[in-house]
Amino acid sequence: MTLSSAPGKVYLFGEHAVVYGEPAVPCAIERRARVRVEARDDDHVRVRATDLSLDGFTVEYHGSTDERPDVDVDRSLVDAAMGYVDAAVDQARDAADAPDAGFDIVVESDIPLGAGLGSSAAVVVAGIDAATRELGHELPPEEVADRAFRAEYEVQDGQASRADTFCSAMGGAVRVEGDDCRAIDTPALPFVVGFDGGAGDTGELVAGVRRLKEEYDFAADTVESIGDIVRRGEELLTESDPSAQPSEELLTELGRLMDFDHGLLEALGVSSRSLDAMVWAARDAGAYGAKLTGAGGGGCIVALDPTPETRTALRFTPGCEDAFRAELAREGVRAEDADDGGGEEDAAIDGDVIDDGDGDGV
Ligand SMILES: Nc1ncnc2c1ncn2[C@@H]1O[C@H](COP(=O)(O)OP(=O)(O)OP(=O)(O)O)[C@@H](O)[C@H]1O
Ligand SMILES: C[C@@](O)(CCO)CC(=O)[O-]
Ligand SMILES: [Mg+2]
Repeated sequence: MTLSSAPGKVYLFGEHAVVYGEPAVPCAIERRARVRVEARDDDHVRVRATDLSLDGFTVEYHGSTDERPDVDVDRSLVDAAMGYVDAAVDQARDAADAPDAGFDIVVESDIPLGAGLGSSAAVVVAGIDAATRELGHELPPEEVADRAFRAEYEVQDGQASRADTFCSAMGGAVRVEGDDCRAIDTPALPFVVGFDGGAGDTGELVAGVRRLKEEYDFAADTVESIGDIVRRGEELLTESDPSAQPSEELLTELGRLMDFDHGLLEALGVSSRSLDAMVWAARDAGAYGAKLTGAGGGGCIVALDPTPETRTALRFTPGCEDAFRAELAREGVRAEDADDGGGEEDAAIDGDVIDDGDGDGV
């Protein structure tokens, strides 16, 4: 049995524009998805996703997910999650040259779903890492990142950049521009996250920006301006000392760029009333800057504030369900001790399997 974990992320800046080749700087945060994998002696795949909905779900299928089992929970939620897990399984089978490998899989995560913190990338990255290790193959994190990107790209119908998956696999702060992905050294930035309890659909939101960009030159210019913000931000980060506390000037200037970025994302139609309310609450509380993070539509904002003020203000903001400090996760995907809590998970795996009873698992 193998267990891997991978972190979620916030975007310092550059989401959406990164899909069209502009640079972006996501930063991994200490909120992780954990995927536990055990090889089976047949080619079935059984998935238990404990955090997908309040009750989680368990399904079993055979070979591929072309035929769907009948499961009594929100169907689109299950289909989407099966899509990510299935794509990760396919990548692991391909990497290990084991097309018929079967697995029992348990997914657990502290990353809220669809909220801009990269839960999909973390699940896919941890899933590929755990499943390949279970098949006796150790992939370098760069290859896990590349395969996880291919998985997300497929599931999101081509609406994905390499940013989330590279950041989750490598950890720390990264810079992604098209296929050019690299780690960057930054000081530990004082991120505060506000979460409205909601979610946005990444694929749909990206498609919406694409339509605007195709229809209006000024929307295309807006996307380019986001790229300019990132280039400016990168200069500041490169000039700063990564081992020192971030200076007042650095935080002030990064915050200003984050505010600008949020305004442009808002113009591209990917913010929401509750995201805007949290952004303003953070600014009013004295944060250096605040913006939505990830695909938007609902979910999370990220603010820069070393004091407790922003977090406290967010907690009293109508529409904000949770607010927390997000530490930079220096480590990306990593192997965890598979025995850690294994007894409980084994019991879960042996629990309520959903099968249609015709013996082929679908
Ligand atoms: N713990 C989990 N268990 C099973 N599936 C999950 C889990 N976490 C995420 N997923 C899958 O990922 C989907 C969310 O991905 P999506 O890309 O829309 O949002 P995100 O990655 O959280 O945010 P963003 O891409 O904006 O950073 C979920 O609907 C589900 O299909
Ligand atoms: C909106 C987007 O830029 C970030 C989602 O976290 C999409 C992507 O880069 O894949
Ligand atoms: Mg995602």
